[in-house]
Amino acid sequence: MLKIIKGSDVRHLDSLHIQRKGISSLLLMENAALGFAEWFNSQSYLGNERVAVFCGAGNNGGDGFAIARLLSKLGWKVTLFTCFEPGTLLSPDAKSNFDLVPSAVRLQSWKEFNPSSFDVLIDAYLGVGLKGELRKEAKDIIQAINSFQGQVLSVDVPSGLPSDSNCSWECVRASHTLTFAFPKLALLFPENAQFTGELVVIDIGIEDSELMEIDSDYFFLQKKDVPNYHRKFNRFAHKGDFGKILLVAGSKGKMGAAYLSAKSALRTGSGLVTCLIPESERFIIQSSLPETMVVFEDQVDYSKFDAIGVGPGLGIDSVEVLEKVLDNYSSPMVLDADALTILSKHKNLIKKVPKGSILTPHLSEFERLFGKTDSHLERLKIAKEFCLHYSLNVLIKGANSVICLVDGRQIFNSSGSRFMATAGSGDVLTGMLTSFLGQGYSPEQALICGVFQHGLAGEIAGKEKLRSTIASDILEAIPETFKQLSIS
Ligand SMILES: NC(=O)C1=CN([C@@H]2O[C@H](COP(=O)(O)OP(=O)(O)OC[C@H]3O[C@@H](n4cnc5c(N)ncnc54)[C@H](OP(=O)(O)O)[C@@H]3O)[C@@H](O)[C@H]2O)[C@@H](O)CC1
Ligand SMILES: Nc1ncnc2c1ncn2[C@@H]1O[C@H](COP(=O)(O)OP(=O)(O)O)[C@@H](O)[C@H]1O
Ligand SMILES: [K+]
Repeated sequence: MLKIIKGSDVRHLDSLHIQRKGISSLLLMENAALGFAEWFNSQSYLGNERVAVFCGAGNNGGDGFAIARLLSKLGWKVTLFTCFEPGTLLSPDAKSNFDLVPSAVRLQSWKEFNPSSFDVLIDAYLGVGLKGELRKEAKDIIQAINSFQGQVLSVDVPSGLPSDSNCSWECVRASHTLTFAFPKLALLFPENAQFTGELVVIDIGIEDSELMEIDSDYFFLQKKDVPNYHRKFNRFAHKGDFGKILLVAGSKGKMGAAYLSAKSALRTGSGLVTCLIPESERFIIQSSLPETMVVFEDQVDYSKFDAIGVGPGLGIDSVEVLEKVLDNYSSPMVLDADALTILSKHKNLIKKVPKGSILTPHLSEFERLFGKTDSHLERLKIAKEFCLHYSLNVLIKGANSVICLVDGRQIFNSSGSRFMATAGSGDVLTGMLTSFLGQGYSPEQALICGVFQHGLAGEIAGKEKLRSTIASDILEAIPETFKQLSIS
């Protein structure tokens, strides 16, 4: 899994890599530029498009000089805009690449930029080397870049954005950010989505093991990581091996939530799924989902289940229902939706939640539980303290959901799409997480597999249905996620 390190540690990472692989820093810059140019070429830009490349005096600018050279060689009409005064000392690698810029590339000062003369803009002005507050001339340059109406592709980070924190000033508003080796932390904050645009991670040959040598509690989960977290079942496996789970979900008028989470659990591979629902509502589940069983509050033996998920559609008045589950079950469980709202109103119940359990708040539920927050960085800090203190896992849901583990590690998910912002998609996730717990996955394994595959199912459904995607489409895409990951 990729580690997300601080921007200020990138130099250290470079030198580690350079020592290990025996390559020069200039070659690393060339790899970065090649990765960018390859991605650029794979997009459906027209061959005659006019490309503006804004370059600073540091290594981010160095990437820009190399990109200008590569794109010019590939036949694009490139104009390079220097964002520094004549005579400025360039970083050594930037200087080497500046000297290699071919004569086919026009050179101009950023002050001569005319937005209407270009079709695409590449922003290689400032990268992770930004220090302190943005200076006046930088603000003017960023304003000039933002006056451009076409696509803006930022190199490594949108210029002006600090790599690991928020800022109070205007940054480049990119349509895409192509970041090198690992996503910089600030690119994953919802408040910076307006600057980052779509995020693409470019592999420049730095290995996960090299990143691991640098201290950080943040990680980035990608598709290639997931299969290793899955349990393998042999050919003698029987339905008992796939777990018996209980979903405490649904109430009058909200039985759809129980249906969605139960069906998702079945699609995720649970052997036996039981729903604890109000007796009056039993016909809905029994006729719509014959594969599940139902039980009612006075007859349930909690201890016979391998995992329990509580909350979807439960109703925020079901305090006693939740309390009973907490009093009668001691293994890790999943708490979502109304169960979280109840916990936020009855904080005394938190200490009864079994250690290792998973709480899955979206941003409003997070604030209900922990109070108002001003930034994602603040949320991460609060979640970390909570996880360490109570030995609980928290999933902060949204784009790039963050898996906050009991030991303080925080893993950003890379799968998902905005088409998942639809009623019931969280219920699908609860079903998936509970299912994996029931199949004997540890909470960490369940979170990694469940959160990634839920996002992947959303991507698959969204590709077909775009904004018409509904939660049922996401759950029906679960089988395809197993197929794509080669998990049988
Ligand atoms: N392993 C990797 O990931 C690889 C990373 N690589 C690339 O290196 C980049 C990092 O390069 P870097 O360290 O040279 O810094 P960079 O971002 O160009 O910034 C320095 C410039 O910013 C300026 N400046 C600073 N603060 C400012 C302020 N407040 N307001 C205004 N200006 C300010 C500063 O000016 P100065 O203060 O020196 O006058 C100087 O000109 C990284 O993002 C990636 O693109 C790849 O090439 C290879 C592999
Ligand atoms: N823009 C987005 N990009 C990626 N995933 C998203 C986005 N919006 C929502 N999701 C995902 O969809 C799910 C929504 O869950 P939740 O808000 O609990 O929905 P509901 O309460 O309607 O079931 C979460 O897993 C979340 O991560
Ligand atoms: K940049």
